[in-house]
Amino acid sequence: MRLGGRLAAAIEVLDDIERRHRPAADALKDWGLSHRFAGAGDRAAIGNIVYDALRRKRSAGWLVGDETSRALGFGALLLEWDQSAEALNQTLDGDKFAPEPLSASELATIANHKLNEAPDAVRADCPDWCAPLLERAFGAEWVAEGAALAARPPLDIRANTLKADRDRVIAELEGTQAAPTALAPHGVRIPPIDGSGRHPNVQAEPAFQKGWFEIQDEGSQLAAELAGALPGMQVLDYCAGAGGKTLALSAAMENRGQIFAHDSEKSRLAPMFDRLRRSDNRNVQVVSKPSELSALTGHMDLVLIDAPCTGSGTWRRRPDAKWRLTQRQLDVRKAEQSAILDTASTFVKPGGLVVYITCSVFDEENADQVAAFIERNERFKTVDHQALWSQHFPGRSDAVRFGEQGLSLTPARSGTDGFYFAAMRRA
Ligand SMILES: C[S@@+](CC[C@H](N)C(=O)[O-])C[C@H]1O[C@@H](n2cnc3c(N)ncnc32)[C@H](O)[C@@H]1O
Repeated sequence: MRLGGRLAAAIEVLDDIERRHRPAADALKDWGLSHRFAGAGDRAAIGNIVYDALRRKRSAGWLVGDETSRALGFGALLLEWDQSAEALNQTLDGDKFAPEPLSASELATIANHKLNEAPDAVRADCPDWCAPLLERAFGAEWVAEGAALAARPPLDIRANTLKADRDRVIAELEGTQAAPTALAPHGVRIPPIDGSGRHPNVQAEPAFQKGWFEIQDEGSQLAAELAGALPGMQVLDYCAGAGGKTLALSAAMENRGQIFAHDSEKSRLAPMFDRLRRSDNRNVQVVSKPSELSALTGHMDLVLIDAPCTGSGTWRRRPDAKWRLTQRQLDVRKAEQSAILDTASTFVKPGGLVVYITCSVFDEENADQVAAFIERNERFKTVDHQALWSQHFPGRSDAVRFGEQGLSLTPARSGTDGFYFAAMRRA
């Protein structure tokens, strides 16, 4: 397929997402199934246009002067694919599968619309109702932070130190531009792709099958690192999901001590069993029933709460979630977070730590939750996060933002997904 056909397909998929309120991944998969002639390169290019259009929905629409799928598709190519409007029209000329080229009035709008003159929420590529949330979290930097959350993400990997090390993983991934991450000690980064390219399918690598590495954003690796799990500790990973953090904690503990991995949704824990086997993590016990946790009350050195959240810190990877999010969903997550903090913290022993993590950038889910928890539970005090950070990453306070209760990582500041981290010690 030429660019015109790929753009037309992307517009069709964007329409499907909008009309049927579908996740982007599902709509793309369906398109692929009903257009089997399209090759892997075509699918990657169509996926890139769709995801670029969703990440940059406001600015793409503003640039072309409309909010239709067509405007978003064209806008994405103009913003992210280094194409001028005139060059794009020339490329589409004579391609019978291409959408109608940009009209004279669209070309005039594009020529008149300078993105640096667009309203703030357009430059931040966020829904209007989220603008005050970002402004509260980032002050004068909120537009730049929003824009960074709308950029293409890298592919990050954590070398599994139980089986390999970072240099061996990088050597295995030769030819992929894999390089050490800036902060995470076992992290490997493959930079964001350009244009119609796609990241390598690293899960097809023999080294992945052998358990040498896991896919994990650098921010998630840093949060696990800062939690400070040590060999011999008793740890409860209370919202373990598929085990991204569990596996990192287990490697840090060198398989010594015990991790209890719990999640209220049994089905979310299911993929963990395969991951544990492949990675040779032998100190993890999966505990799906809440009743089986009661014996742990007051005995844990560390309780990790990787809380359910809006995921606003991962908008680069799941841009459709940005437009589906509602105030009501945020309120539901907030209620869940405070209930989980109260319950999970009962498992910490005196002198132990509860670590609260979200992949959200909103204060409402982060510092506010921690402040309210500490007010309700006077036995807990936050640790000195500046000291904790410089103990792990000396001289790199430029890469983090410290708040009164904890610290946060963002694409703009840290080059990672958005994460919040707060550690509280029980007296
Ligand atoms: C951010 S995800 C966890 C991701 C996982 N820790 C990782 O690193 O891959 C949050 C998890 O919290 C779980 N959860 C939601 N409410 C919960 C509750 N009340 N108790 C325990 N887990 C809960 C969700 O099912 C979800 O799997």
